[in-house]
Amino acid sequence: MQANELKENGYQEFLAPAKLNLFLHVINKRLDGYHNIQTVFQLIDLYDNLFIKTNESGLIRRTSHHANIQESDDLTIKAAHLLKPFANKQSGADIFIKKTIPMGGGLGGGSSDAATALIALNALWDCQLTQQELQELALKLGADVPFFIFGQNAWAEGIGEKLTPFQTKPQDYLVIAPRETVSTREVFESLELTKDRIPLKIAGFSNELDPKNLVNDLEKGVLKEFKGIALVFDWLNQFSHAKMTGSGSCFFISLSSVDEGKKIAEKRPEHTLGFVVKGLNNHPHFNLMLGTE
Ligand SMILES: C[C@@](CO)(OP(=O)(O)O)[C@H](O)COP(=O)(O)OP(=O)(O)OC[C@H]1O[C@@H](n2ccc(N)nc2=O)[C@H](O)[C@@H]1O
Ligand SMILES: Nc1ncnc2c1ncn2[C@@H]1O[C@H](COP(=O)(O)OP(=O)(O)O)[C@@H](O)[C@H]1O
Repeated sequence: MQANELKENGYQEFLAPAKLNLFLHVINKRLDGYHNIQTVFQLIDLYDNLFIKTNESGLIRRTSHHANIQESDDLTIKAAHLLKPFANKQSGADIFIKKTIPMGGGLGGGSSDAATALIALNALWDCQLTQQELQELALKLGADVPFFIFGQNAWAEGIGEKLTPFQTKPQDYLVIAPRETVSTREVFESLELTKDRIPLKIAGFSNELDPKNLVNDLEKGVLKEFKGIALVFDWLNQFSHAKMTGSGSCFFISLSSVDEGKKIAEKRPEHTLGFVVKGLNNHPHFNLMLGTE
């Protein structure tokens, strides 16, 4: 179904933006198997679209079809079920997802879809959870989800849930998505940590936000393990300092202009996707989440 058709049928549209990790340091492994990290999350204007229509049936349904994600595994549907106990018993919703953000790319698409579902349904079902309460709920869905509820570019610690606002400079990026994707869990599992990394201090860090000085500790392992992905990295790296986002497999470079990005994207390797994007300051539904929209 097209957007107008969905809207004519009573659906409301919400946006789920992607993110980049401008750098990512893995500090150490925790006893629960997760890793403490330090990262800067940057929101970008690449979106999935969520269309939501509430009803009084008490049922939560996904009305779009996605061959590679079962309805019950969809983070958006899981988010709705997690919020349901805070709504009236008869509160239900039909959710149609238009995916644009490549899956398993380190762009946080699934996490962002889940966060947008929480933000939207909190308002539509009148659950009245605060931002802090939504962030706590979001963490049950994944380490990345609280950031999208936080809704501002952030310095993140812990497993990514300890968030401090972090001002980044306005910047355009070219994001390249290889056809091959990687599993976040497998990338972390294959990490060979010999000793703990010394944590950075947020104070004074912004001066170092030069791509040349920034690393993603997960990048080396992915490039070593996946030759096809490494070829895409090498291609992008010839234009500027290419960096992997999250656990991959997408890479990005900073651009000096949108035109430059478009020209490079036109030459991209076969079977890859290219997106020229802008950094955002805030989540598009930041005000809705704060209850002021
Ligand atoms: C690596 C990051 C960086 O932004 O991004 P993505 O590449 O996934 O977007 C995130 O921390 C990912 O967040 P998210 O995708 O929500 O991960 P989760 O579903 O919670 O975790 C999947 C698996 O990755 C591992 N994991 C994840 C996060 C973390 N800090 N340490 C880990 O060891 C765990 O094995 C976990 O079972
Ligand atoms: N709505 C959704 N969109 C994307 N992926 C989802 C969704 N629901 C569940 N998933 C699962 O989450 C995994 C990670 O997705 P995603 O967040 O897009 O990538 P990443 O964590 O690498 O940034 C996917 O491979 C998929 O199995």
